[in-house]
Amino acid sequence: MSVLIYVELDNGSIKKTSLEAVAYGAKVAENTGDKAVVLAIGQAASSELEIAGKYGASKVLHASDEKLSHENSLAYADVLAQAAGQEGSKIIILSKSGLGDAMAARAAAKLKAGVVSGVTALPEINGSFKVTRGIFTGKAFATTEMKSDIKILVVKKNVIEIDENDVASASAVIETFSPQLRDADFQASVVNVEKASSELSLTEAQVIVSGGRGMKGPEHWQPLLDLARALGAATGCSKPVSDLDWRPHHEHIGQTGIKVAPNLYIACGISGAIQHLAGVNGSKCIVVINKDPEAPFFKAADYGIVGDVFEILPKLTEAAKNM
Ligand SMILES: Cc1cc2nc3c(=O)[nH]c(=O)nc-3n(C[C@H](O)[C@H](O)[C@H](O)COP(=O)(O)OP(=O)(O)OC[C@H]3O[C@@H](n4cnc5c(N)ncnc54)[C@H](O)[C@@H]3O)c2cc1C
Repeated sequence: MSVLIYVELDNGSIKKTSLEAVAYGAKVAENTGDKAVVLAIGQAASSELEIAGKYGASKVLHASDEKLSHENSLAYADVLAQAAGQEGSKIIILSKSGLGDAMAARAAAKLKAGVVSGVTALPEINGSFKVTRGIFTGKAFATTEMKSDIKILVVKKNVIEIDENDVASASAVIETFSPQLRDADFQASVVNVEKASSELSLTEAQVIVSGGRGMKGPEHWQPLLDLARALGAATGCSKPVSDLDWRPHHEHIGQTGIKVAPNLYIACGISGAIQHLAGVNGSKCIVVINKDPEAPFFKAADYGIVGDVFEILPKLTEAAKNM
């Protein structure tokens, strides 16, 4: 039997969050004595898919039918269910995203499986099968016992530590997977995708530099952009900043915006309201720059700098350039 892991592709490469899901699935497979098998849907070169082997997968099933080129949660869930059937998979892993959640729910209905989303740790498997997930936008955890025969876990980012130096040199075997495609799944389908920007994607970024109302206005954003460029970081912002059109809406982070989980989140002139924190509490390290020592964000920070962003940012940029 195998633990089946679905990986999302971005321009033919496996997304970083999905590689984490592969590493997570491989650990689960190690604990259950199964193989870790990956499912990739869409166009990708074999050399890109083989990388899954470094993260513990022994095989990649590749469904590359032209009709599957654009994301389609109905068809993808169908393909996932068929792959699980072929592999006899009792545990299915996806990484948390809009697509991951949509596929998990649909595949669960098809397979009569139990599904838990927002998983934050490896499952406890000893007689029973228990998973921990974040609830109340990550402010608390719940432990859920899964009793269904087939279990689907949707795993949050940064749940598993991947040290790029530690990844094995193994590569996975690629197998073509040709599922039955149902016309009903393609009654509404994406024909073209235009990205909102060519910049780094916030959900995939390792480093994010983010600004709030403390940045004073769009004309003062350059010091933040300079630091982002020096660090190879994506840029984000608080809700009022995008509401005021200081920055584009796709940069809005928080409960009502994008939820991010970079290795490093640098908050510049953001107060740290609970709705903003809900979008960043998966970050590994949070650095806060704020002139008010009482700003709530400092309570959630790993490192805090009390000071004026316009004095601190150029210094950080200079230091980053000299790294
Ligand atoms: C239903 C609901 C949903 C929401 N969803 C979101 C969401 O998804 N994301 C989100 O961000 N917000 C959200 N909000 C808004 C949220 O409550 C806060 O109002 C918002 O996050 C505050 O944004 P801010 O920190 O940029 O601005 P402010 O609260 O105005 O804070 C600005 C900060 O900058 C500091 N500052 C000022 N000048 C400087 C300087 N020169 N140097 C250093 N620091 C300086 C100040 O001390 C202050 O802490 C939501 C609110 C509601 C009611």
